[in-house]
Amino acid sequence: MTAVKKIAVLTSGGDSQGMNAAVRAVVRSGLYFGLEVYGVQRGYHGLLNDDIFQMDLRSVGDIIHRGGTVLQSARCKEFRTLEGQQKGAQILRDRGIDGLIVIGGDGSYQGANKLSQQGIKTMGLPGTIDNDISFTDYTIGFDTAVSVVVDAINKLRDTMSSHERSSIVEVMGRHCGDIALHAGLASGAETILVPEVEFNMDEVAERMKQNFAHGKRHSIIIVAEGVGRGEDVAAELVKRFPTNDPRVTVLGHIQRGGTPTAFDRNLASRLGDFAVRQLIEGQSDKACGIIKGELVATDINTVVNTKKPFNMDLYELAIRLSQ
Ligand SMILES: Nc1ncnc2c1ncn2[C@@H]1O[C@H](COP(=O)(O)OP(=O)(O)O)[C@@H](O)[C@H]1O
Ligand SMILES: O=P(O)(O)OC[C@H]1O[C@](O)(COP(=O)(O)O)[C@@H](O)[C@@H]1O
Ligand SMILES: [Mg+2]
Repeated sequence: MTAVKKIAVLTSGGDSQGMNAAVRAVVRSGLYFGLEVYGVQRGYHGLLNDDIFQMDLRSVGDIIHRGGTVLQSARCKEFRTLEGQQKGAQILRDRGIDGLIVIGGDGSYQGANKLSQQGIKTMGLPGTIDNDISFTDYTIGFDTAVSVVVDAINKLRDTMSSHERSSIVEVMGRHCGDIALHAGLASGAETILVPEVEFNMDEVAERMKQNFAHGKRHSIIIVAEGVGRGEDVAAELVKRFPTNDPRVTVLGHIQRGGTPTAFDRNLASRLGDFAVRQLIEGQSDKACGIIKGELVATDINTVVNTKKPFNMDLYELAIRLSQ
C-alpha cells in the first residue's frame, strides 16, 4: 500500500544542470513503483494554469545529459499569495494528484511548504547552481557550474600570463560564496571574495603587489556576485595599485548551462528516486539532500530557516596554497 498514487513533478526558480536527470529519475522510479506521474510545465506558474501532462517512460528519454529543464522553469508572483497556493492545491486535487516533487532552490522550497499546508504531500529536491541550501552538502548543478568556472579560468590564465595581468572573474551565487570558493580552490585563485568573509581592499592590493614582486606572472581574483560587481572591485584595486591593469570577466548565465557532470547526474538520479520513495512511505514537507554520502530528508521549514555554514577550512586552504 503506497501513501500516494498519482504524483507530479515541477522545476522552479533558476534552472540548473542536472534538473533533467532529476525529472527522469522521478518519472522512471514513480512508474517502476506503480504510480501515475505527471509533469507540470513552468514551475508554479504552470501549476496555476493547470499546465499539467501525464509522463511515461519515453517522455524522459534522451535528457539525462542535457542542461536546462525539459519542464521549463519560471518565477511566479501569484504563488506567493495564500489565494495562489490554495488555487494550486485545488488544481492538483481536481486531477487526483496527491504528491508533488519540487526541484528548485530555497524560494521554491517555501512554495512546497505552503502547498503542504494546503494538504498536498510535497518533497523538495535541491536544484540550484548556488549550493546555498542547508542540510545537503551539494545541490544539483553546483558541480557543473564550478567546472564551467574552472574551465573559463584556465583559459583566462593563458592570456593573463602572457601580459602579466591580473584577472577579476565575477561568478554567480546570489548570497552564497560556494561557487567562488570551490572554483577558486580548483583554479588556484590568489584572492576569493565572498559575502561570508569580510575583506579589506588595502590587503587585497598589497597581497597582489607582493605576488608580482615575488615573480608571479598573473593573479586571479574571484568575486562572488553577493559581494558586488567585478568592475567595482577592479576600480578599487586600480586606486591602490595604479600600475596594475586588470581585466574583468563576468561569467553570467554561461555558468547555468552545458551538459551536467557525472557527479550532478548521479546526485540527481539518487535524489529523484529517494524523493519518490519518501512520498510512497507517507513522508511530506521534506527537503531531500545528501550529507556525507547518505541521502537524508529534513523538514522544509528547518532547511529554509537555516543558513548553510560556510567552509572556512576550505577558504583558508585555497589562500594558503595560492601564495
Ligand atoms: N515564500 C514563498 N511562498 C510561496 N512561494 C514562494 C515563496 N518564495 C518563493 N516562492 C515561489 O518559488 C518561486 C521560485 O523562487 P526563487 O526564489 O525565485 O528561486 P529558487 O527556488 O531558485 O530560490 C517564486 O517565483 C515563487 O513562485
Ligand atoms: O535567472 P536570473 O533571474 O538571471 O537570476 C540569476 C540568479 O539565479 C542564480 O543563477 C541561481 O539562483 P536560484 O537558484 O536561487 O534561482 C543565481 O546565482 C543568480 O543570482
Ligand atoms: Mg534561491
